Amino acid sequence: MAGFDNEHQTEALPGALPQGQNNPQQCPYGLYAEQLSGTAFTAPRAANQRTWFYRIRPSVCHQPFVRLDTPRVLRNFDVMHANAACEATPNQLRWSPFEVPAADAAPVDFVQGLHTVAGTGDPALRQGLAIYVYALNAPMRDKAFYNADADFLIVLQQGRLRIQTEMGMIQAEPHEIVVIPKGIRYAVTPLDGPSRGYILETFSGHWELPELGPIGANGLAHPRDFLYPTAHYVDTEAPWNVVGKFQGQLFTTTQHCPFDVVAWHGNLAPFKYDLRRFQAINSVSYDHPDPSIFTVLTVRSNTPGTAVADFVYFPSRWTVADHTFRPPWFHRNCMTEFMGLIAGQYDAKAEGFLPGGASLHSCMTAHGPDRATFELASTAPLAPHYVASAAFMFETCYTLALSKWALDPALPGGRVLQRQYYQCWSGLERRFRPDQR
Ligand SMILES: O=C(O)Cc1cc(O)ccc1O
Ligand SMILES: [Fe+2]
Repeated sequence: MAGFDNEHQTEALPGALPQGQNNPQQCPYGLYAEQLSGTAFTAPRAANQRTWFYRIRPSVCHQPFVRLDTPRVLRNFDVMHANAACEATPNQLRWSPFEVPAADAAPVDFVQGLHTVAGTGDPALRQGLAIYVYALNAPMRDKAFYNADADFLIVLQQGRLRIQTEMGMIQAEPHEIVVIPKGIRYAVTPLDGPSRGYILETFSGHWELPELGPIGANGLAHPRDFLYPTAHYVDTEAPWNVVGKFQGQLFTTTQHCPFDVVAWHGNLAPFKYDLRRFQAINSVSYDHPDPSIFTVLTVRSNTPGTAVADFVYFPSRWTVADHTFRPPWFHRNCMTEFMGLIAGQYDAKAEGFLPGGASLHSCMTAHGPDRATFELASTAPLAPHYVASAAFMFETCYTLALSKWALDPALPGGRVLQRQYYQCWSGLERRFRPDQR
């Protein structure tokens, strides 16, 4: 079903969705009604999110949760504590492609394959965010996951995923993103073997389309390109594990299969978006505009115009600006910029920023075009040029702490930190000629 934030309704059996009311005394087919609230009951109507499920058994039927040991998922982002699992660094950071377990290696599923890269704040206080990479080679077997802390925005980089959710099936491929709001249960199956991607977890708010201002009524990501699943249920008595993320920790329980929703209606649901549908707006005259022109989705903070997180996509596009240094400029930002590459090349980096890798330029950390890019772009003929790119940025008003896993090249699976990254700028020579304008 299409349409960002629409009121969707869907049933897998005819008449399963009650008409005219949410909780009839007896639901059709002997189903149970259950509401999932994604915002406070009294949130303003424009922001209010909830969905009504009609399911074989209510979610409340489950064994007590037991805590799981999860060394790769950080519980907090404290950098001051003596045994802190995080570190602060103002250095420019870049990672080569994150390791993916081989097809014939020990099975690693989506939950086991989550690695915290960076984060800040506290999910209990609903402030902050976390960035993960996932790297997996196996399906979740009779196991579902939900996150009580935050929404997940998943950027697929390698391998298609089938995501079975309470609302139905989502199949997604690289160049697509999937957003799974807080609380919704889902199971991830890789369709092409070993798979990798990035996740942004936002402890506050929900993702919204950005304002368009003078761009007008159309442009950037179009609401109708956001796709939602239709009801799809499994009728089985087999026991399932449900793993929940709660206050930064993982817990597991046993219960009936959570994918027993025969019908649902509401505006709180997972969705996917194909980034190749993004309509880029850019300079057709001169100068390189701010990258906010590429915002796909945003989570607002309480400060107007300042995002908790923007998801920014740098698409394939023509660059045509006249008498202009066309790549991104040298920059220091009060916001923090985490970038990843889905495919192709990024126009600020001639080498070293690779698909499946990442970079982090924190608050006020200087960054910009590397030496090779600067030299090339300073003298390149300014004919229209096609940039084949699929890069993205998680941009946040927060300053992030780095997990030890992300910073320590000696840790298993962590051999990707590029210790020499800073040298990509060290050859930028003095060009100052006071006698020559
Ligand atoms: O590469 C980056 O750091 C992101 C970025 C892109 C851009 O087009 C302008 C500024 C900017 O920080
Ligand atoms: Fe930047």
